[in-house]
Amino acid sequence: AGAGALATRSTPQQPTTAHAPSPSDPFPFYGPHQAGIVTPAQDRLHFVAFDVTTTKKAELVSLLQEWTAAAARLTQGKEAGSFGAAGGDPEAAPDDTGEALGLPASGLTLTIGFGPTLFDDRFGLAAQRPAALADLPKFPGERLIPEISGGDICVQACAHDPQVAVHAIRNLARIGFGRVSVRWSQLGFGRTSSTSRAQATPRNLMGFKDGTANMKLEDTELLRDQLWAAEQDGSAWMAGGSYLVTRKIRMNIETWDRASLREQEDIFGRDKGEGAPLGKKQEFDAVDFAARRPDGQPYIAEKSHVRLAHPSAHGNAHLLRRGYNYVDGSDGLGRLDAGLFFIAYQRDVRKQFVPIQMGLAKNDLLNEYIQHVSSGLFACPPGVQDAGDYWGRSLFG
Ligand SMILES: C=CC1=C(C)c2cc3[nH]c(cc4nc(cc5[nH]c(cc1n2)c(C)c5CCC(=O)O)C(CCC(=O)O)=C4C)c(C)c3C=C
Ligand SMILES: [Fe+2]
Repeated sequence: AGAGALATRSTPQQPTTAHAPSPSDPFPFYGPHQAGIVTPAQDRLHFVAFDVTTTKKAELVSLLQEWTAAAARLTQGKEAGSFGAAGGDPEAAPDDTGEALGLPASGLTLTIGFGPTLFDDRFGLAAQRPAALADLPKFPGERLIPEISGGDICVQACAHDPQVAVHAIRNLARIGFGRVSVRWSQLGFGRTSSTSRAQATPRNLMGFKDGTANMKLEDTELLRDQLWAAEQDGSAWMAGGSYLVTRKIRMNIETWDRASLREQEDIFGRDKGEGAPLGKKQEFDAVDFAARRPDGQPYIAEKSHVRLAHPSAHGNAHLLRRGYNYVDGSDGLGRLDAGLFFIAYQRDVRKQFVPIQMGLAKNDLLNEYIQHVSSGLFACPPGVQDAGDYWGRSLFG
């Protein structure tokens, strides 16, 4: 059936030094870290959380192996299986669903993570649960919806084309039939962070530049200290991996849109046009929390978002933020169902997300305009080394 030849969606353009990176290009799948973490954030997201339905560890491992093989192909702009959407046995279901035929790799990355529930007594993994994958506490004010929270396994698909991201998740769900079921999934658009200094800072749905003070892929030492898990952290299988927190944060968009510009800027502590810290001129000017206005008040309010989230507020904790805007239509009451699908990677949630979010949940002026409605926590293992390796081998192998 012409396996292989038929199953190439379009000729993938290998990035070379001869041409500038294009949104069509593939990112390498193999490497010490999973792609999709420090990879310059793409424009689109399809994030999925699965429940594992098989009770057999061997079936789970073979699923991870099949997923890895499919992910290695999909991220390079190929079809999910070697026969493809139209090249296989006419009596069998195709091994690719077909909606990405003709589309390039579009910068697709697929990043897997394992939730705390995977380490219960089903698969004998309890002793392998990393201490850094500590259950999140209940934060003041959150109203989490269980049906769109948690999950045994997550896959984050990021791409420059939403059809490519959705196609990838759909095919992984198809391959997983009978072994996993989709618990929840979320589409996102308009990245709300930069993860490289080569990227311009995008804007969130509140209209503010978001990602200015983010950790960036160029911050090698900071990433080593604050992003990547290491062997000495206690779970050797996670060395080179990272811990992921997702929070779906609904915005009260209509109320926000009636707030004055001054109030909006005071809430964040940055100006809306340039994104500069209040009292400064340029986006990347250093924040000065001691600076005062002529009336004696601090330029950056005590309960502003950037003051409370700043590393100086909680023992120099940083996050690699990688979130997306979302609009899930409207809520039937004339309001947009919209907000931020917050994604953050870090080395230890106990030292990073938890203290930062606790400070925000208690005091952030932004809380009047937002509501946390879903939460996810996942251990994302190190990267896949080569075609003989698979997602999670260090845990299961
Ligand atoms: C627990 C972590 C955080 C949550 C949840 C969060 C929600 C959230 N943030 C914005 C918009 C902005 N955040 C900005 C900065 C910023 N936010 C966090 C953490 C969380 N935000 C951090 C660590 C930082 C950096 C602080 C610093 O070091 O200065 C900014 C300013 C621009 C920037 O630096 O990115 C904006 C704007 C929204 C809208 C939101 C929930 C809906
Ligand atoms: Fe923030």
